[in-house]
Amino acid sequence: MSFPPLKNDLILRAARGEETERAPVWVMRQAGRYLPEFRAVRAEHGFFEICRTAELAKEITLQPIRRYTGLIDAAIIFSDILVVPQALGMEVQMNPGPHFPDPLATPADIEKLTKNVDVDKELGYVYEAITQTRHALNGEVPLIGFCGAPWTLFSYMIEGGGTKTFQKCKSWLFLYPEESKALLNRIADVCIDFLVGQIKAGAQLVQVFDSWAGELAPHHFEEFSLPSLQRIASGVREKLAAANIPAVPMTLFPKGANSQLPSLADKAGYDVIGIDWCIDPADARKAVGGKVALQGNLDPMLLYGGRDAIEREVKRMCERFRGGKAPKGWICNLGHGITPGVDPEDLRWFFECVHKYSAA
Ligand SMILES: Cc1c2[nH]c(c1CCC(=O)O)Cc1[nH]c(c(CCC(=O)O)c1C)Cc1[nH]c(c(CCC(=O)O)c1C)Cc1[nH]c(c(C)c1CCC(=O)O)C2
Repeated sequence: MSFPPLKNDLILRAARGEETERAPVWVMRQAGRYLPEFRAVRAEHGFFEICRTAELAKEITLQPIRRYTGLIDAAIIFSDILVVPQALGMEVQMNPGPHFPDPLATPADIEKLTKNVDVDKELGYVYEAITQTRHALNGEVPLIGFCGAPWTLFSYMIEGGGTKTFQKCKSWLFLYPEESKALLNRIADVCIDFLVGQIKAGAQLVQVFDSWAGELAPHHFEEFSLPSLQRIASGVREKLAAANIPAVPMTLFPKGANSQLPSLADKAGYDVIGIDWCIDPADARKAVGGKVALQGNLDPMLLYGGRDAIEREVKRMCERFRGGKAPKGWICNLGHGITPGVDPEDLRWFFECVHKYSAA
């Protein structure tokens, strides 16, 4: 597939660990409910309807790029991590949070999942949205593809939605460890094909969201989440190599798993690791020892703290990531997704401060 030439490759260079003239910046959930233009489209269409309609997904993906032209360094395709459980045959509703009417109760329910999922057929609509968006971006900024991590998806498939205690999905890990690992690997295999398909369709970087990584004790993360994350990283690289397709940078966002950073940098197999705000950037740097690039990590709630607080904290974050040098191997972002009540002009101010304080 051929696309317009890329005019801004800051994020790709930072992902490879290179020095950049300033830090590239984007924010998780940048196309979402804090934008009035998103809410306008959403008022007319269902959530998964938008995901499945390439034209709408493309429009929403482009909304923050248009609004923040010149300030934002990547687009992320509008979709959701829960399209993978759908591809496995599960019903998912969004009302307003995710709801699975028929979650997996016991390992016997695994039988209900689709065997040998034809990922390209089930999720081809995401590829179509990516290809259309990549053309429409006209090379302004790179396009990010993504999927959920197996552990995070496993939790939704078993809990049937969000949870505070993770009681059901953790019970599975401890009562049925072997069945749990088999299911995690099965989810990983769908993720591998899905990410490869997104890259073939035009994604220039891919991110794996392990939003609930920090809910596991470190040794349980190592036992249950890490193997499926490694499987995805190596599986994607192998399939791309076999198809003669150049590799793209891979980011892992293991939210809350800050104590795992040394081990993740050593052996997870990703180019970039996303960190939340609960670790100081300089400590994160030390923990990964230059083996991977970092992404993050402003507390998303600072966007409610007013311009002075945003400026002060962005300046501090930049100093802590840079350590007196030019920015190197750092993609600036929030430490988790932006939330619906943020004033879009305060996000603009965040971008402006990043440009100012991260410049070499
Ligand atoms: C856990 C998770 C989900 N989805 C996602 C995660 C991992 C990241 C994270 O931890 O925040 C990832 C996601 N969800 C969405 C994107 C699109 C791209 C982007 O702008 O980043 C991405 C990357 C759109 C969305 N996904 C959802 C919305 C809002 C739904 C709506 O329009 O009604 C959007 C814009 C719905 C969704 N989808 C999910 C939840 C819990 C919710 C409801 C609550 C919420 O909004 O945070 C599952």
